[in-house]
Amino acid sequence: MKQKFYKYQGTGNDFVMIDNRQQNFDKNNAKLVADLCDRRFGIGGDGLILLENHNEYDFKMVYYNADGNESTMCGNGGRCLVAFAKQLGVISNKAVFEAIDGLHHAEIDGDIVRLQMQDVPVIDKKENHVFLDTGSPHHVQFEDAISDFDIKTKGAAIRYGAPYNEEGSNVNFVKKISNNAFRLRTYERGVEDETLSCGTGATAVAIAMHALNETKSHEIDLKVEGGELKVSFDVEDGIYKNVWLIGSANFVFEGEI
Ligand SMILES: N[C@@H](CCC[C@H](N)C(=O)O)C(=O)O
Repeated sequence: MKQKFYKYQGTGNDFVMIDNRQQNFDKNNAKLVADLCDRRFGIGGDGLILLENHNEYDFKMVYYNADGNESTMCGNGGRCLVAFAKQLGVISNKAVFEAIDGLHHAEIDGDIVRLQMQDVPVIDKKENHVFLDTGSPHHVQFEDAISDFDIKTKGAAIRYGAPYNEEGSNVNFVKKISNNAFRLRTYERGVEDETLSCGTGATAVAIAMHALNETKSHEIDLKVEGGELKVSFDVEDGIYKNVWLIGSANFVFEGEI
């Protein structure tokens, strides 16, 4: 049977989207997912996302990395899925959906999607980096020579090294641009390379920069390789709440396989 697919990107983080409300996608076939995400032999994408029915909320998100394995939350993927749900007529301008890390509220206005992320209660400040979980695990460290830095090699060494080892972490290299703006480049676990943007990574950097007193702002601009994201939050007793990831999410093309 033919399978319809849609391609979306959010600040250059790109995804194959499949409407799986009829449950006709072969969900446990990691090779199929990896083949579809392959940039030379497949459609190409940093990940693949299924939109599924939910009996209480607007829809359910199932996320796979480009390596074919189901993974933890994808912030840009969540934003793209909201745009996809709107294209399918599943929602109008607001959504509540369930992902692997819990419920997410979202709003869409033109191509701008605002996605509420989970609260972040724990920020682990180490000597030369910060580790936190924003739905996915993130290592955040400063890198002044960010333009010339070998993200793939250096990111992989951290991702596979102690204390992360096989389970791994996404790795973000950050440079301060101003009091409320930071540039970041991200090595993504499961893609095993740099991606042009990572939404949970941008969220992690914004929160880490605030926790390190690098900014006092609660609304932070993040320059990523594929564009710009914004992250806003409140802080109560050291817990980051009401966290929103904001940026563009765009349809690219559709087809049948
Ligand atoms: N691109 C994502 C992060 C996707 C998950 C990540 N690769 C992992 O396995 O932890 C984002 O936009 O958040």
